[in-house]
Amino acid sequence: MFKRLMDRVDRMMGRGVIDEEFYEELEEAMLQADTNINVTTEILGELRRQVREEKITDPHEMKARLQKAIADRFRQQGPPGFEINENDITVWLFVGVNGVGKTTTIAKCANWLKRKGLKVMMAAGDTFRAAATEQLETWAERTGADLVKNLPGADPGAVIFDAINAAKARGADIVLCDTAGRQHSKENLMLELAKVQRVTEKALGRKADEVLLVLDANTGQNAIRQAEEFTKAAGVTGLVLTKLDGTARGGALIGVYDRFKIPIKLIGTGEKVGDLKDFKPDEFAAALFEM
Ligand SMILES: Nc1nc2c(ncn2[C@@H]2O[C@H](COP(=O)(O)OP(=O)(O)OP(=O)(O)O)[C@@H](O)[C@H]2O)c(=O)[nH]1
Repeated sequence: MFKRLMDRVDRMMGRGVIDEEFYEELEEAMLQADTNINVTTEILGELRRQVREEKITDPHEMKARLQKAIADRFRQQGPPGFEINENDITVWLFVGVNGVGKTTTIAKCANWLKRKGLKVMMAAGDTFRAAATEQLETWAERTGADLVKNLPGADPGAVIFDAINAAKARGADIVLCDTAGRQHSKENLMLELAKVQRVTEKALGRKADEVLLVLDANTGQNAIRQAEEFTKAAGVTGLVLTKLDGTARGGALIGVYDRFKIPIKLIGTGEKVGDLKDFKPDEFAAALFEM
């Protein structure tokens, strides 16, 4: 996604000097990749400082420095990985706006957790979109997960409550809960999410172990608004970034992490069940430059 940006940097490097024009071009290219203005300014400030202090004159140096500066912004604080309980069921809720890839991500996670030897249960908490339960059912069959569902229009909290109890009864290790896609600007839908949280807590005796906000990498700056509203309503504990295959706008994701410091847990790189990767800042920054 920064490939075009890099093409410009390459052209600038051809001029052989690091001057104001070089920084201006870099700034413009980063903004075009949807990088937040504050983040862009800070990264350029960091590059300027390095150039000054280390007396760098060769523009070819700047490519690796830029990549490192971006990777550094993603360097996560706190322990990496997921909350998976040894002695109790684990519950993950998946939330996000419509069509970001929640259901697909649940399938990918189920596949990955099954391979780790865990018994996986899916909760079809998207009772709003008619095809969502069927879609999840197909994925449950394909990945060998159990599924708890209800009729369209049923209360999503009730489905998740039932799924947690069924998981206890059947000795499942983990419950992956789908929720309907909702616009972060619709207050009533966001309140419903808070209710889902409360019901989960009631069934489990504690909060969900992870509330994973799924963000489509193509969303651009709107991803920041989504993160803000979902964090407020649902206490998001981690991010999953989807559709990183073939996007030109992923720069916004730097801004989301920078602002909220919510750990990025996983990335989705395609539509297939195996297209899920752990988030690694260096690899992620490198990949941004290749897309
Ligand atoms: N290229 C690509 N497509 C993806 C990825 N993840 C999901 N998709 C596609 O995105 C579309 C929407 O995915 P869903 O999983 O149905 O999204 P959702 O968030 O559950 O949708 P709603 O229930 O409508 O909110 C599907 O066509 C998926 O195949 C990804 O990492 N890369």
